[in-house]
Amino acid sequence: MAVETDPVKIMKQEVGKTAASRVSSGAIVGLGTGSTTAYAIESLGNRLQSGDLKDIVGVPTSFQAEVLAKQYGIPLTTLDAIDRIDVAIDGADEVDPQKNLIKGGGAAHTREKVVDSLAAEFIVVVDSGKLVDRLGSTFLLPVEVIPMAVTPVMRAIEKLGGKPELRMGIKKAGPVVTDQGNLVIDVKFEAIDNPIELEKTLNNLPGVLENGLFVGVANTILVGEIKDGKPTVREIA
Ligand SMILES: O=C[C@H](O)[C@H](O)[C@H](O)COP(=O)(O)O
Repeated sequence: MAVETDPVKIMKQEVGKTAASRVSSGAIVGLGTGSTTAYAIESLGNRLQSGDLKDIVGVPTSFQAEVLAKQYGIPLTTLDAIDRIDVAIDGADEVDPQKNLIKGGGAAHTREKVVDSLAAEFIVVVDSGKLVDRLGSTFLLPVEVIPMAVTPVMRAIEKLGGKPELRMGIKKAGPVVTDQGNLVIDVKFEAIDNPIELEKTLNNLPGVLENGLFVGVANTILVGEIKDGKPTVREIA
């Protein structure tokens, strides 16, 4: 594992390693997406290689997770071939005190919600900067939409009081395209007072595939922190 010097990366690395240390041999593991989960996938690979862990199989939540799993020697499977997921490890963009989440900063929230919701235990890995009192206070809410429905969905979101913007690519001309070939609308809501209702309302708009609110899905939040200059991991169970 590379030696990190950036404090945020150190927190992500510690929390990723801690989550990976909780996986047992024989487990079917949901492999999340993003920079924090990438450390967990790397650590799972290291444990497999050292013989500390045996016979795990991963269910990737994105093309990124699939590529990383292959790079670190984690065998993969699909939801068609299994009847359970023992544990999923995934990041988040915001976590509120009720363990509700905003996800989708990497446009992977649709597959993530499928995999994370199926897991017997869903472990969220975040650095302390992701903890918020109220969802939507620091991060726009991602909504995956099929391309032909972008304009009506944006109008409908405005009627709900949101300010939508189409997510554009970086180092790619035009919009971000998801692993499913869809587009992402990022929405600023002044306040998300009732995440469970908003999650349902958005998903009821014709053309919306999934939004990034994860309500009541997370079991355990592992928070990477720096205390007295040292990285530590705090658990919110
Ligand atoms: O679509 C991406 C995912 O929901 C990520 O898990 C989330 O954006 C957190 O990513 P990171 O660990 O890179 O902050």
